[in-house]
Amino acid sequence: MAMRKVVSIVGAGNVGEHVASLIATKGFADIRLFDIPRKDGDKVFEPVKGKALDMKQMVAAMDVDTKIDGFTVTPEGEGYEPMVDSDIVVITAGFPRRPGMSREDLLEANIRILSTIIARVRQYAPNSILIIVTNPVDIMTYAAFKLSGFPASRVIGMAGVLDSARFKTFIAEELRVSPKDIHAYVIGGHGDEMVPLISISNVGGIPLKDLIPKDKLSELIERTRFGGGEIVNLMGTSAYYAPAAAVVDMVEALVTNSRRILPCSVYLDGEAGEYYGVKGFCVGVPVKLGANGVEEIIKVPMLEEERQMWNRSVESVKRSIEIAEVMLGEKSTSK
Ligand SMILES: NC(=O)C1=CN([C@@H]2O[C@H](COP(=O)(O)OP(=O)(O)OC[C@H]3O[C@@H](n4cnc5c(N)ncnc54)[C@H](O)[C@@H]3O)[C@@H](O)[C@H]2O)C=CC1
Ligand SMILES: O=C([O-])CC(=O)C(=O)O
Repeated sequence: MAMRKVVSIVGAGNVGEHVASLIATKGFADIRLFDIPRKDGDKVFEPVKGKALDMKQMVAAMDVDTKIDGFTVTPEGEGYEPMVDSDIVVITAGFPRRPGMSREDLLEANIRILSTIIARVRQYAPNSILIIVTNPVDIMTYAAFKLSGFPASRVIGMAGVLDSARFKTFIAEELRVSPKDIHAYVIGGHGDEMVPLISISNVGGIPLKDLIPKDKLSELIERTRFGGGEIVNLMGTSAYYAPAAAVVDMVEALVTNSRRILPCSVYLDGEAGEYYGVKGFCVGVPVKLGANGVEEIIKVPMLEEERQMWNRSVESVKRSIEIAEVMLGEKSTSK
């Protein structure tokens, strides 16, 4: 009998706890949550244990059989033993941005947190598939790929599913149709230069460009590109309902071996890298997700203007990768 898959989630903050809660209610895998303690004066709280217990009672109330456990870890990397043999590890640990910040502003603080966690993943779940959420996500995915030594097919960044969902939301509102009937892909880096692929986006099979006038479409693209920032400005911290749902889409595709085509940030090199003009770093492209992770990188056709947008997006990711390289170099020389 096949064992139930185990999904470990490191970082049970806004995104992590919603990923856990969605998987728990869907019931397709068991969950182990990891987070650090919270100090309040002399008192030390263990929110991760409380959240897991609360979710356990939630699934009991819903008659769903999902096993959920929470574990307190230290920032230095102690307490990760229960991660052992996890099939998938989702990393959402780290700082979210506040109004006025860019995702790149989080790089230095979050790469430190990530490197400790990756060392533990290597130790306890060396055969797992990693899903990276922590921002700046393309750079963190690249860092996770480098630090883990995992094959590129097992290190996947979440962004494109979220960005595409945002684009679909705005199109659905504009055309007053169900988002279910919209196919819209957003690829490139998870930043202001991301690339909505208008030429292959459609609503009920009808090309998007035939349904929405150019000016309006440009407005929707702009709103998608700054979709994360719009929410940061409203909430004072970043989004989590849609990001969590996007992660769960990816996890479900892996667990059920569904071979869905989803835009994800992956390491590009070789033939696919040549097609996309990327040599040795991570950017969002459509991929086929199955039981073994990334089973295929899809070479999506682009119009000339989309290719130009793509090149700009890639350049901006590349600049941050160069900064991260220095930090990663420092990490390996200070080991
Ligand atoms: N890729 C994407 O599209 C998205 C990325 N994000 C990113 O995800 C990350 C998490 O966002 P939120 O959940 O909103 O933040 P949050 O602050 O609510 O949660 C982060 C959690 O990480 C934990 N943490 C911090 N250091 C840790 C360590 N050393 N070990 C284990 N846990 C640790 C914190 O205690 C906290 O519970 C941020 O970097 C954010 O920018 C958020 C939304 C979308
Ligand atoms: O905006 C942020 O910082 C979080 C994120 O990546 C998003 O919601 O797109």
